[in-house]
Amino acid sequence: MSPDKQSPNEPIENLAIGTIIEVDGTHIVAELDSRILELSRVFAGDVYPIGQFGSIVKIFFGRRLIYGYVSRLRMKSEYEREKGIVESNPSTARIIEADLFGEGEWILSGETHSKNWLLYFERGVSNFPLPQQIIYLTPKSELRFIYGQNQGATIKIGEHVGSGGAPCYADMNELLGKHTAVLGSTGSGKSGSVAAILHAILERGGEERYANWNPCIVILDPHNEYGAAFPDHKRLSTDEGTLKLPYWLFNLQETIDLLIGKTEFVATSQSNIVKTALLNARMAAAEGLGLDPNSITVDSPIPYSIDFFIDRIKEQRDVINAQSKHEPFNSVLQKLEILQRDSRKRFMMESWDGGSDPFPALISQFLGDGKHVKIVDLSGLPNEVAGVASAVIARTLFSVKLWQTPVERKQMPLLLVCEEAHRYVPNRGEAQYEAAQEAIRRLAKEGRKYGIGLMLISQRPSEVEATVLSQCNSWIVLRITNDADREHVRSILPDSLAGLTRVLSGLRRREAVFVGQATSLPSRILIKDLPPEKLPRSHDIDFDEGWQNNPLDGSRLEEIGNRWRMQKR
Ligand SMILES: Nc1ncnc2c1ncn2[C@@H]1O[C@H](COP(=O)(O)OP(=O)(O)OP(=O)(O)O)[C@@H](O)[C@H]1O
Repeated sequence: MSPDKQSPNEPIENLAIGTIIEVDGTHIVAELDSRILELSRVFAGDVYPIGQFGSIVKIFFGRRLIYGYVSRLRMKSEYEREKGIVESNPSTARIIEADLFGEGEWILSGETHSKNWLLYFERGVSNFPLPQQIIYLTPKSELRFIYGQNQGATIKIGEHVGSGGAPCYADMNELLGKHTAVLGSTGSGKSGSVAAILHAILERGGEERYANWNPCIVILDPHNEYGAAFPDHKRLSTDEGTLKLPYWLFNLQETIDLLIGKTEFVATSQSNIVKTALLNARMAAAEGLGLDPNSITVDSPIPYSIDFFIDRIKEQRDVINAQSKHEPFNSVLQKLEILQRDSRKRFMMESWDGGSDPFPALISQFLGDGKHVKIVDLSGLPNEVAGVASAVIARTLFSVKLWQTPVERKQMPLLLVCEEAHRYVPNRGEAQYEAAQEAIRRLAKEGRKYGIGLMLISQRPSEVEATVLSQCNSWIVLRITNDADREHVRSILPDSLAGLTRVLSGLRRREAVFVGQATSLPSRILIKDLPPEKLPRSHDIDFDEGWQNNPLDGSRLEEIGNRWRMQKR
């Protein structure tokens, strides 16, 4: 803004929309100007909706400006009834309510010939307006100072609703380093929002000053949808044999989850059997690989052969004379045999051949190869192993970070995107997800120290473990129609922001409430509109289009049956 233009400290008549009638702490109530017929105003070529929840209004207080979020627009008669006041005329009067959140002051700064008006904005309110003062819409030129600008490590993820298109920037270090939750009912635009964030991160590499830009992002994708959005990704899938998660990578708890489960009453004695055999197998294999067996624990990722492990179990069994006490050993052996025969689990049960050490290649599949986005397609995994597989992945990534030096950690921060988080970290204990729960819980609690950030996505926030959700420091909450989920979101947000959840059921697709440390202000935003080629694959099947095709013939149905039978896509 140049100094020869009107001083921004002067009120602009065209932006006045109402008069304050009540001030209650930071909450103000104003009567909307009765001449306003259309609930929008055009100013300097931009359209500003009047009374949109989350939009920003201002009040002049001498040279200071006081800003508030619109929290409600309703009929004055309703407000008067609520207050027990006799209704005044005319009955068409409307009330606009707002919560004050910050103050600002325009300062002319710079050298004599190039002076510019700059708005110095601060959060918090120390001056309070009075009844009879006028409230004004806030123009876009001012909002950019309030919402923050594209400075430092920020990425543009959309625009602020009701702001004439003011861009919404997110602080990348806060968003990724201190965990973020993306929540919303099905179809509200969660995966589209995640894709918009990830594209914004990747596109940074196109900027001149980021010529060497190497983001490291791993997506756990239970529905195989993200591949379509990121053509240059590395796909890790069991169907294609590109995901390697061998049994020997599992720690004791994960091995027990796989072999025993939680329901069997003999679980404790079986756990001890597995523990002893596992430690022996790992120590012997370590010796073969030239590693010091005395430094090995039962959890160390040392490859061992299944036959050798089986022999260690038999060894323990055979020193016991009483046949009646062989049952827990036989039970573990039977489970192993079943696992080896199950074609859906074959990808994790391929025995180590005792040759070279496969461990470096396993780490490298997630972190090496130069691809910025690694997508782990979990869609082909049976439910009972999806949990343990994601646990192993999360723990492997965390362990690598844990064992990096501080310099290495700074050199390669990592983002783990966890879709359908309610499956991996459910609020209630589910045996098959216990290991995943433990791994993601640890990542949520300690990940930031080691340079590993979490992005948790869920359509059922009330079913995600509350302690994990509350470890997130930023939340992007899209439309939520379910009462229990909305209530849950309200309970995890700071008290001062709980009011924002009131709008959640009415948000449009892509519209979200963005709160937390990654945003300069809690705001209502519209996530960037992505072209189809940048969107995750939609699962919306078009019935109208589909039923215009010829039906699948018998041989195609037979083929489908075969795929099912052979467990091969
Ligand atoms: N940022 C976006 N840009 C353009 N279109 C979008 C965007 N986000 C969502 N959409 C549209 O909305 C549809 C549903 O969005 P999306 O699949 O992201 O919802 P979701 O909340 O992840 O649903 P679900 O929980 O069922 O996976 C998408 O198929 C796409 O057409």
